[in-house]
Amino acid sequence: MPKIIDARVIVTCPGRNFVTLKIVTEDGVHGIGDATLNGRELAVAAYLQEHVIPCLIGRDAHKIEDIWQFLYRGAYWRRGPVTMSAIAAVDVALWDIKAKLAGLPLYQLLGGASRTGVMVYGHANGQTVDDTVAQAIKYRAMGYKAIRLQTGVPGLNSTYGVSKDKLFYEPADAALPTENIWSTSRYLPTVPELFATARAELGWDVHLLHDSHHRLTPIEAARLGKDLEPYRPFWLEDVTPAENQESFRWIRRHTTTPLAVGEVFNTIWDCKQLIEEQLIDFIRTTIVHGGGITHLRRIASLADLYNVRTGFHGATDLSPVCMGAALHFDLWVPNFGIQEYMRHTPETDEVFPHAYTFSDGELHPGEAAGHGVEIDEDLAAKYPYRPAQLPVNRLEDGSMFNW
Ligand SMILES: O=C(O)C(=O)C[C@H](O)[C@H](O)CO
Ligand SMILES: [Mg+2]
Repeated sequence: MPKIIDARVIVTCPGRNFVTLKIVTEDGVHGIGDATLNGRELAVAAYLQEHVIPCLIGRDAHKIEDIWQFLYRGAYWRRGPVTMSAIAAVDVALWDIKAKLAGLPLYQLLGGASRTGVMVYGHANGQTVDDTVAQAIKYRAMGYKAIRLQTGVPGLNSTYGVSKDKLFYEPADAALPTENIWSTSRYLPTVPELFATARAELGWDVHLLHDSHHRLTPIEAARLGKDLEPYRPFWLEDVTPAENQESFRWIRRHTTTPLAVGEVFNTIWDCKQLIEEQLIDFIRTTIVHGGGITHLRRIASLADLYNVRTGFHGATDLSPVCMGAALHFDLWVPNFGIQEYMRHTPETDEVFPHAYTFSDGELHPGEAAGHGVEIDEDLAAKYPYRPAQLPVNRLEDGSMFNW
């Protein structure tokens, strides 16, 4: 058996923080998994270091399911982003090892390729509607078939999804949370205007997406969904905080705009009601925050029964290791929808050399054995951890709100 003899946590900050788990077997094969939880990185690092790694040493790296169950059931305190990100890191590292030992790209172990490439969406954003649409035109020229549109809201100091740089957006910008101001009444009219202008300029041969980032009430979400219907969005994401999943019954009754939810979910239990009641169209929970490939397979299979497709989260805080694993999953999963793709900085790409490639609006995981992503530990050591937290929102009267 490929016995696990070493496991270590690598924390690095090549432009942003990443937590990576490396597992090494007796015969010298290693695998890596992403354990990054944006703004709470060291909690997962400590969970792995103190509580998980000691349980791994001496185990058979081939027993992925048994180790998953051991860590999930064995913690007694189930679920939650810290626990599930730690389990995901172990799971992905073990799948990486298994595929390397088999000499196959990981997607072959999952069942083989179901498609030739993975359609991704890029991120066009700007302070104004015209800036955003100008960016979208550039994305189209780069070959993207799907583009998320986010625009600044007049009167607000900062808006979710609007970056200083255009290819990536990094909200965890300070050691203590930056305070932003939010106003739903200022925001709501901007999105239909954005989509109307985008359709007029870009035409209909491109998918357009938008993220409301958990900020609306169900009835506001229903209104936005209806207002966007004439522009046929691919999806409207995270319209309300999804803790109360019954909210989506209200939204569904009012609009045919497709809905995507789940980037902050961690287990199948978070997804269950939304999927079984067919309240959403796309499930966004991805590998690192959803317990790894082993658990995501269960979520995707449940979703398939109800015509819900995958649409994995892929912002920059999901490391290239998560992206690599997600792309193998995407290439295989029968009910694939789309994959989010926000480019990492060149520093990050250097620390994490990877086999995946972009061409013509699609990513492909590559044919390297394993998931095809490595970590250059010497280079990683040159970028020490920097405290960085996500922002918070207040309403204009000072009340705390959702970010
Ligand atoms: O990419 C998205 O859809 C997001 O909502 C990005 C999140 O704000 C980000 O990953 C938080 O860490
Ligand atoms: Mg989102």
